[in-house]
Amino acid sequence: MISVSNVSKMYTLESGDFFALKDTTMQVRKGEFVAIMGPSGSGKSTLLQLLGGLDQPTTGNIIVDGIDLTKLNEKERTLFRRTKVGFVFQNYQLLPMMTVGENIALSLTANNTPKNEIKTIVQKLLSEVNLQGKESVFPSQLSGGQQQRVAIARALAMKPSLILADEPTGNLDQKNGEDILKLLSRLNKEEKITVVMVTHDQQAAQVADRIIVVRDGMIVEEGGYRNEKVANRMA
Ligand SMILES: Nc1ncnc2c1ncn2[C@@H]1O[C@H](COP(=O)(O)OP(=O)(O)OP(=O)(O)O)[C@@H](O)[C@H]1O
Repeated sequence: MISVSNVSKMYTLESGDFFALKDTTMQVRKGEFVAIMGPSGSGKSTLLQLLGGLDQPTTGNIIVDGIDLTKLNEKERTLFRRTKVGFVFQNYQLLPMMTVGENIALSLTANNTPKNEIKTIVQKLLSEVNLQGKESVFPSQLSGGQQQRVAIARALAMKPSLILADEPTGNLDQKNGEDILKLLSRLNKEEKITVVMVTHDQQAAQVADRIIVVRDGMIVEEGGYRNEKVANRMA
């Protein structure tokens, strides 16, 4: 599903060149749920952004669902992001001036899906995330947990084969965080969507099949949660 080969990401700073990722190689199998952990600033979000085509690596190759992201032009990358990947962020990133229904429909509208079809899809997605009847309210009228469920519904609109989630439970209390993890887990198990999730939370990482630990721009450990060595290095 995902193949990252010798990927580096360099930023040019006043103080000199800085490598946020250094010669990173990793694979994610189709249908897998992978958690990416590691200290603040280690390169986790950078890696996720590269996987989703939000940014480009300085060197190396990234293949997602058979598509070499490093070979795409700007327009093709936009299409890739819209159709292949569902993004979920810590701060939900819903558009405040749009209703819940309009937020969920964003990529469908951009893809010229007929209006009546959009309506049906939005209803189905709202019921999938247990927010029936909330179509016409604005994000600010919802709780954080509900907003994150809207964000997940939006991520699912184009039936992506991959969900990339960056600290999806980071702004939520225990109960709401657990609900989001259950939802992601169900989408992974039942709808076979591959999930890659950055998290600081050891409990959140337990829903994953495998944990990748990043430190100083390098992958230092890979393994299942029950791999004690990995579990001890996740903080
Ligand atoms: N656009 C940028 N320009 C310069 N440096 C950047 C840029 N984006 C990220 N960095 C640097 O790259 C490093 C990795 O950042 P990244 O956001 O990937 O870390 P992270 O592991 O996700 O951290 P956190 O857990 O705090 O979100 C950091 O040192 C950061 O300051």
